Amino acid sequence: MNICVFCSAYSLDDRYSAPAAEFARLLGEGGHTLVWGGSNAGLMGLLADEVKAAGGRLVGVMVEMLKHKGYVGADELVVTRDLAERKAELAARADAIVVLVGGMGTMDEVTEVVELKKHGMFDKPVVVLDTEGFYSGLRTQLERMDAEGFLPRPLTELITFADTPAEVFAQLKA
Ligand SMILES: CC(C)=CCNc1ncnc2c1ncn2[C@@H]1O[C@H](COP(=O)(O)O)[C@@H](O)[C@H]1O
Repeated sequence: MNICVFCSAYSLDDRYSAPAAEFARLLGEGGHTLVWGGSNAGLMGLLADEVKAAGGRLVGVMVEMLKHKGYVGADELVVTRDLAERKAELAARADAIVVLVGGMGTMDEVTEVVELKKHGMFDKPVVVLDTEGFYSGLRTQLERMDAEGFLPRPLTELITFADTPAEVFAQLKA
């Protein structure tokens, strides 16, 4: 399975990095491919290191301007002209999207894929690994949208939440 991961480009403490590393190990040991931003920065780099160490494949999708900061050792590196093309390429190559803890870049990416799903233009699973309840605020907001008629499809068809890395794979049945 090609699993596209959105996550922080910052190095984070153990509360966040340990579950991310565990998720990466399960991905690699499961013989899956990590499709990600192709960077060695922060959690993105840690994820790639752990996937590779566990025997998984790495496909990085980078923008031209950040190419020089790319992860060394990816099995495949795709270079796009701009961020919009990059997001489209990440989605196109994914059999599923997994969202780990992250900031505005991660929010931008997950919002786009959920919006595409809303309009029926993307139909792959989107699973959020809700480490330490990091996404409880987002979840509350989305559930309110769902309950009060802001979504055309049930929320669970658009995005789901998992508490542990193992639960992410159980949801993906991967
Ligand atoms: C020094 C520098 C500009 C490094 C950043 N290098 C990056 N290379 C590739 N993808 C990135 C980078 N920064 C952010 N992203 C994208 O935005 C997300 C992380 O942004 P954030 O830390 O959540 O907000 C990632 O899922 C990734 O796809």
